[in-house]
Amino acid sequence: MERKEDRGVAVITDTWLRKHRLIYTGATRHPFILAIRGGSVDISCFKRWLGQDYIFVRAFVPFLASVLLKAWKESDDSSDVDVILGGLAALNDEIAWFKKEASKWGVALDSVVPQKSNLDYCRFLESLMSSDVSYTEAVTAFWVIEAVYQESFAHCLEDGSKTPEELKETCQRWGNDGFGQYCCALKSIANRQLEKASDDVVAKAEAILLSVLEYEVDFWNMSHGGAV
Ligand SMILES: Cc1ncc(CO)c(N)n1
Repeated sequence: MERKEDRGVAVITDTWLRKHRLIYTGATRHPFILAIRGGSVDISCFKRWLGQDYIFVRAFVPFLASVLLKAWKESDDSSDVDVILGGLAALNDEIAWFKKEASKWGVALDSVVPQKSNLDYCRFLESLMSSDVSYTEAVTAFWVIEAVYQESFAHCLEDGSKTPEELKETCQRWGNDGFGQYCCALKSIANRQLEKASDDVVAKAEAILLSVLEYEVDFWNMSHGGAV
């Protein structure tokens, strides 16, 4: 298929990423990720992130289910449902993986207390589950949420990275090529929806993208401990 870029037509999501490059880089090249990549990460930070992310991922399940429902109702392309269903299936594996990884590091998932940034982010996800939020807005959020992790962890696996051996599996989880292709599929869905959306919906989706990036930065910040 001919790509929009090849015809010199601007793709909305690419325009946004250029426009908001600073905050995007803040989310995908956070000091926590750079510390993993550089091999200097403090394992207690990693464990803190692991416990908090498990809580987030559990809240991500109903969010994804709401996106699936919206795709089924609002999308003209039935393959969207297949892509999102694949994401839900992967989340099922991911939850099992968190339990295994947590036991490996001695993190008791049941007693992890969600920190404020996590609760705020989960509440934001919940607000996006409302039926007042269009499929276009919800799928834009979904794409950005996944893309930040994909870009962050793929960076830890690039040539020249010094990621500790025991953290490579975590980085592979989101940094592998299959996950990269899945993010590309989500991005094209978002673009296709945005192309035909009203200016009002496009503006709301851009605001959602910015909010997601801010929540992601705050989420990585929790790994330092400090602010609760
Ligand atoms: C905070 C956060 N953002 C994105 C993802 C990707 O699924 C995740 N697991 N956690």
